[in-house]
Amino acid sequence: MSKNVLIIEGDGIGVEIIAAAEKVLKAVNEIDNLNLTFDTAMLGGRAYDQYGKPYPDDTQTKARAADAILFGALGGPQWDGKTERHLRPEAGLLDIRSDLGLFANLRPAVAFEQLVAASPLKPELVGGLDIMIVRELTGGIYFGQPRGIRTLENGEKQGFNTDVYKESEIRRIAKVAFEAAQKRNKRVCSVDKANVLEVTVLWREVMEEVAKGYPDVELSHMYVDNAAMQLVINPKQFDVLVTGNLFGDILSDEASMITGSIGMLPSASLDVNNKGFYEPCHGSAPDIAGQDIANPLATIMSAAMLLRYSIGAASSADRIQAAVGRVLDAGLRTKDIYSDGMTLIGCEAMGQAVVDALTE
Ligand SMILES: NC(=O)c1ccc[n+]([C@@H]2O[C@H](COP(=O)([O-])OP(=O)(O)OC[C@H]3O[C@@H](n4cnc5c(N)ncnc54)[C@H](O)[C@@H]3O)[C@@H](O)[C@H]2O)c1
Ligand SMILES: CC(C)[C@H](C(=O)O)[C@@H](O)C(=O)O
Ligand SMILES: [Mg+2]
Repeated sequence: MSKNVLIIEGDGIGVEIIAAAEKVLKAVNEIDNLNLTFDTAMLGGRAYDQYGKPYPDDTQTKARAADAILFGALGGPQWDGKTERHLRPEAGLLDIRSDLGLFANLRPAVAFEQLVAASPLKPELVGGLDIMIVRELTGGIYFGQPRGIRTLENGEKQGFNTDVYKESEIRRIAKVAFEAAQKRNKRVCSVDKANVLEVTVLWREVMEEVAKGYPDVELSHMYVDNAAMQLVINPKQFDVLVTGNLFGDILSDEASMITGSIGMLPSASLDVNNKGFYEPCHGSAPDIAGQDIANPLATIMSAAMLLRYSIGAASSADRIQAAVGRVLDAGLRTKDIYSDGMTLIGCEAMGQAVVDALTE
């Protein structure tokens, strides 16, 4: 039976990086006879301009029906502050994550040996780095109620959000982390702020409880401020790092730079049945949009994750990963990962180079 992939560009560089990744995915579909069918939809700022909301009904219908979704990025200064909060491009992304129940966000930070020189950290700290960040994606302070901006009795305004996690939400993300660790180096580090925030006191308790079901996996805990520092001084100490929505957002951007560029970090957001939404961890990069200089590799590797997790085509995913490796071996680099002696190419050429390397 054929499986359907919904492709969504979004805004800014989303258009360019999706064009490159779509080419790669369609080429692999042909080469490996995957029998995938494709459709397109809109999400974010341009979707708002066209349909009056960032997660249009048409997109919702298609997204619910699809087996997997490949997404670029959204947002941009033209929509900042001009629309109500729930109509901003970013709200579209939060809505689709929540609507599809995409609670498990996997963000692998893997350093390619060829790019060790592009990292701001010393090569010995980066070489061989392979961390899996497991970020809870549909709860926490991103979605907690009440939230808003209110006016106090003295006329002063006050902004407020609520950080909430139920035991069941913590338990299911914990299981994802422990199961990921079982297939890796069998270590989970849970990141919280249990010295200050009650919501993470419960987080820690539930992590301990779930750990009992995985005696082969070692659980440790770390406060988020320390984790931010440890990622810089000794990133290779981590195997699987599990954390809540906000801390995961921040730590994954930090981890991406350790690998050389935010343009190298893919992600998978999964529901309970492994239906998935696949996107790079970075944003729409308005500062470089339309210039054909964005790095499409995070999106291309997100397409590989799509094949692995939602289509069950692990060897096709490996084919894409190997092609990315060969392109880097050949010295081809977009601007963000460029170093002396390498060949500078644009986004489109990088996509084509990966396509060409698929069958080498
Ligand atoms: N998942 C998403 O769609 C997503 C994620 C983060 C931010 N955003 C949105 O994107 C917009 C811009 O946000 P920002 O500037 O804080 O973050 P950003 O990730 O878009 O950009 C941060 C920096 O990284 C660079 N960068 C990002 N991706 C790159 C790539 N593939 N190749 C080369 N360089 C790249 C950008 O040029 C910029 O200098 C905002 O509207 C924000 O809300 C969207
Ligand atoms: C754009 C924004 C809503 C989003 C988030 O905060 O989750 C982004 O930063 C991400 O990491 O995917
Ligand atoms: Mg982010």
